[in-house]
Amino acid sequence: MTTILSSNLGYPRIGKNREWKRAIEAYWQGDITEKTLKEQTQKLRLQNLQKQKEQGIDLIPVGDFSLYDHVLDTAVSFNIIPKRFQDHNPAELSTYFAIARGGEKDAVAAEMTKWFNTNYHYIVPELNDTKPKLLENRALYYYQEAKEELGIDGKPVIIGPVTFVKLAKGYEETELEAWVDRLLPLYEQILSELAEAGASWVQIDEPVLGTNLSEKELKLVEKVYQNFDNKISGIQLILQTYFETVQHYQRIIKLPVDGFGLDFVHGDHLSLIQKYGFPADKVLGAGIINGRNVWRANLENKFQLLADIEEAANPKTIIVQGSSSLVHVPVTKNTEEKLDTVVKDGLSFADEKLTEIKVLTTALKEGQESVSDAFTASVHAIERLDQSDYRNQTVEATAENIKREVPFEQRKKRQQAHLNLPLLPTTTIGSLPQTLEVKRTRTKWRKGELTDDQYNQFVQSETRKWIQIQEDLELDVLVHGEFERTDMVEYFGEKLKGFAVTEFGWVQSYGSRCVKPPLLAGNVEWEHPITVKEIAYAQSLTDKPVKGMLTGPVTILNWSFVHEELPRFTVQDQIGLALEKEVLALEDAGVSIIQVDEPALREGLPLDRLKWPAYFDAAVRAFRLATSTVKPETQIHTHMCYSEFGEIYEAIDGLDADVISIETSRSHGEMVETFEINDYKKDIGLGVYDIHSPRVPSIEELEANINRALETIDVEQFWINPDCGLKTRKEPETIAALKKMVEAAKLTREKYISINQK
Ligand SMILES: CN1c2c(nc(N)[nH]c2=O)NC[C@@H]1CNc1ccc(C(=O)N[C@@H](CCC(=O)N[C@@H](CCC(=O)N[C@@H](CCC(=O)O)C(=O)O)C(=O)O)C(=O)O)cc1
Ligand SMILES: N[C@@H](CCS)C(=O)O
Ligand SMILES: [Zn+2]
Repeated sequence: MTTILSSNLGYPRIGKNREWKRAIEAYWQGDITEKTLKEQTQKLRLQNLQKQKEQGIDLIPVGDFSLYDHVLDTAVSFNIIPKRFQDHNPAELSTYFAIARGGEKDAVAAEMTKWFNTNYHYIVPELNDTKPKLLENRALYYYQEAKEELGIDGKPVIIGPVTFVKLAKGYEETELEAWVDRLLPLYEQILSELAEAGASWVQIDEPVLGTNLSEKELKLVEKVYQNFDNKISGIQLILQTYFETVQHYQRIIKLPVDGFGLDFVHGDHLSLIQKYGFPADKVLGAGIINGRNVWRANLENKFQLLADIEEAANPKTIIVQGSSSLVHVPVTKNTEEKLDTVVKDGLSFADEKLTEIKVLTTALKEGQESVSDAFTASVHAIERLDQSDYRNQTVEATAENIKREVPFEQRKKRQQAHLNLPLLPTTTIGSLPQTLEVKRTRTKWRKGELTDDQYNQFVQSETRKWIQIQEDLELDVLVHGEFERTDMVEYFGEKLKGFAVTEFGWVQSYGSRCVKPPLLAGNVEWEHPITVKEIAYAQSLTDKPVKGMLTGPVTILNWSFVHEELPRFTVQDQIGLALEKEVLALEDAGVSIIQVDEPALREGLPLDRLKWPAYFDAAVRAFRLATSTVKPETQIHTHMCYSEFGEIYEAIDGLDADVISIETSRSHGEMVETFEINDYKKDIGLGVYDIHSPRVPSIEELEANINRALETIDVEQFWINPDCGLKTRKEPETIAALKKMVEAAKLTREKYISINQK
């Protein structure tokens, strides 16, 4: 007889009112002490555990909590501290935060990048020059805390050694095994201490198993888990994967662990089980509730899927669980009071997902009839949404591939004749500091304490102030500052038909920063101009060009919660077509530079490379739908951040944007090579300083970054800009940094002009 259990793989850290963020930021500001920070965050952590206990979840995760990022936690607990912080005490919280956010003098923050194909960012461990040792057994600490404080026999969650080293940098590919070997004794110690403390289960996350591992890497995985099997006893080790189908299923299920957690939402594991079976003596973690999306599950379909899985696998234990950690979804929909009921009824955030898991577990144990009301309610909610206005069938669904009529070389000349920009033009990426005043004013307006007119006047006054600042700084291409936007995707979700937005649907994006992804419930339509008023106002204040600023279709799609019944590429085309209307409206209003941001293009790439061509085709098509029908004189910019550009080079070229600005500074010039190798011809701005850190860069540092890029990229092609938008920065540091950037640009410009004159 199969044992049936329920489990959760990870719970959101931030709290339903973002208490976590507020505590951490208050500590950074010096408003609360470390002791208070720890007390406040412990309270939240325990509340989260208690909630899961009350929901009746059998295997409650512990150690999924973090004060910034769980990859950084793992690195620091292994004494993997970047060289520039090695004179700091690794046990101190200030060291931990300095690695994440930048320290004093030259201690630049560690690189931050995407956690697989999600909008969660992790801090990249730097292995070089480190001597790993176990400074702290975090998993044990959190296990004991849950046991002592709440009587919860938690399931510690740790990042597996192969995933950890693969996500790190600072070593050659040939050293992967040596690094894993170096860490194995530390893992053994963590696991033995957990076993000794009485932990029954441990979840060891190896999401890299969903990527295309080489034969050598696979052998390494086999060696690692064989090693744990030889050395560790007394705990049940569940090897957990997510976000994609396990690539070498037949070999993976032979690993000597106690169970496998598989993603049945983003991976086709049922077919694999039906084809190759599942080991009878193992536990199967069936990830069937989507941990990456907020739409309510059709419980009848999920139950059928579970029944099919159980029948095909016939495991000794089946665990009903989410497809991944719930850190990617907001806490609860209960606090949403303004949502259309048909949408609200169709939603399921983290707490509601735990209920779905519990209902399905009960159904499996006691039969579907025991929970028939919950099943029927879920099916009806989905039907109601399907029949609603959101699914207006008259919206144009797909479109032909299109491209700009005039080739880049000619466009460049025509644009330059019109724009008359200097060599090495300077610009910024779009957003300017969202001060407390900006956020508070918006919140007041949302609460009805300010009229639309008062709010608009405030936004205009910020724009006015910053147009003047940009002119004083002598930047060449100005921006309006995005003061009217909470977020680059949420804002378009508020304005385009087909979307709904939440009041409290926050999700952690990086560190204490959160985003509120809009809900994409149906077909997307453009109803009226979205950005024209603000951009045209900014342009009316200056003779310099002001860039129109839009978020691209791929990014809007990737950073929204798209209903699973909608065909993603079709909706992406619809967004492209809607944005085309906005682009043309801007052009009509006299805007001659339009930036269409695509920071999520790289992140959205499927983990399985075989799926890349279809993804690229669709991404390029949607971007071109939005941008190809402008006049040749109109300059199209795009911007990307957090990307490994080598991998997406062809798509970048395919977008055919006249100018691309990309993030490069945290990766210290590694990205420049991509454009060198590929002999990229269009204009490009490689970010010359890191905007995620409050540090103001020195002129020398900026010049070094510019010169490094100019070794590779023609000076006629190069733009000078920061890495990304400046909304998270404070005003004085922003002005100081931009001043240095413009000075560095001028110095470089003079150098090139004098060389040319000789
Ligand atoms: C480029 N990036 C983006 C990603 N994803 C997106 N969807 N958007 C992006 O821009 N992914 C990759 C990167 C990640 N980058 C960031 C950068 C910055 C943030 C961020 O700053 N988030 C804010 C949330 C901002 C927001 O919407 N705030 C509300 C304010 C509501 C409020 O709390 N009001 C308070 C006063 C202000 C306060 O106390 O803070 C009140 O009235 O009491 C708004 O502006 O209306 C964050 O703070 O986390 C995220 C991702
Ligand atoms: N225009 C946006 C892009 C962020 S990726 C900004 O400046 O915030
Ligand atoms: Zn960016």
